[in-house]
Amino acid sequence: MSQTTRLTDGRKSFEVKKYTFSTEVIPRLSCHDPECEERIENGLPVVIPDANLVASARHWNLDYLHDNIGDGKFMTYFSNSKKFKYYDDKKCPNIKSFKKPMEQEELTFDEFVKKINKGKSKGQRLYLQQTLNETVGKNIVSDFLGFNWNWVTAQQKKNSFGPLTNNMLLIGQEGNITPVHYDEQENFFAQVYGYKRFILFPPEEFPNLYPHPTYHPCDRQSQVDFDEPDFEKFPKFRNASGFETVVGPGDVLYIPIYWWHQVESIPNEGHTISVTFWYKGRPTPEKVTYPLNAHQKVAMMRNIEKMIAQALNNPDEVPEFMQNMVLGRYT
Ligand SMILES: O=C(O)C(=O)C[C@H](CCCc1ccccc1)C(=O)O
Ligand SMILES: [Zn+2]
Repeated sequence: MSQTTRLTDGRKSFEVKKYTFSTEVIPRLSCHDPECEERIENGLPVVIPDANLVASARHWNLDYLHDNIGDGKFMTYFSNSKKFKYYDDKKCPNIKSFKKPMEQEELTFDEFVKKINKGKSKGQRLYLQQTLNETVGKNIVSDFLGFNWNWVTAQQKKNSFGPLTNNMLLIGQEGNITPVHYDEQENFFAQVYGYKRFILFPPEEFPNLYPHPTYHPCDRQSQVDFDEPDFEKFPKFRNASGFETVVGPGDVLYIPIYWWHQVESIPNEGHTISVTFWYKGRPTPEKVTYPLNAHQKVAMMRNIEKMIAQALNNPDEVPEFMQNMVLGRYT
């Protein structure tokens, strides 16, 4: 294994791969600690070990879910590498040369569990990622209703988050990696079973992480491969500097909107089960205050890119147009 570094979830410590960038540890604060509230209010990440957000799912494991989740279908991604780089199917026509980084298929939970065991032999990795819906069995419904909705809804209200959009069930194999990307939603990420490493970067790091264009299937994902960074193509990646932590069973990680994150199911620590609580962002304030903050600038860049792609009515013309507009002129 290449150079490693040690990380702890507050209870256990883990040997994880060391990347080229520096990181600081994300604070781990009780939900009763005023500083915890302050960080959420200020859009700063924090690990909360005692929110009991998914305590009613403390007994979830593959067997219990297999026996209780019902015969609904679950979107499952297949990858021949450890990386599960998300892509938007609807944007594939925009980039003719785009090769899908993974396959997807809807499986029953029984098929998923059977493939996990078989997959190991064929070297293929699986990642179940499915919004929890009404097709799940009654025991899972009661576990879901037992989530600490009082706490998370109070957070939603006091921080003026928008509506809850969905709760996604995530079941990954040890070593699976979701490469670094940002989402346009606030997220209380609840770890149910197993251990996940999170590497986060604030929206200010946009220039160092070189996201794909907005019309690209991998919109919101970085073009930089953390395992083999191309410093010629992405020179500012040398300046990247982030935050990291490990979340274990019962931990909640607040991932602020527009914050970049890479997620790794820690190798050799078994499969992982997580539930996301995604909320739309705060409403845009009527009175804009200056200077604009980093995520407002990201939102602006996205809107401008979308407008230019739409106005040219041809994604292939956008790179040259953007280069002609900027290169050598805004140095
Ligand atoms: O909770 C989050 O935001 C994560 O990124 C968690 C991540 C899986 C998310 C899959 C995904 C990636 C991009 C768009 C929609 C869905 C993991 O835990 O591996
Ligand atoms: Zn995400």
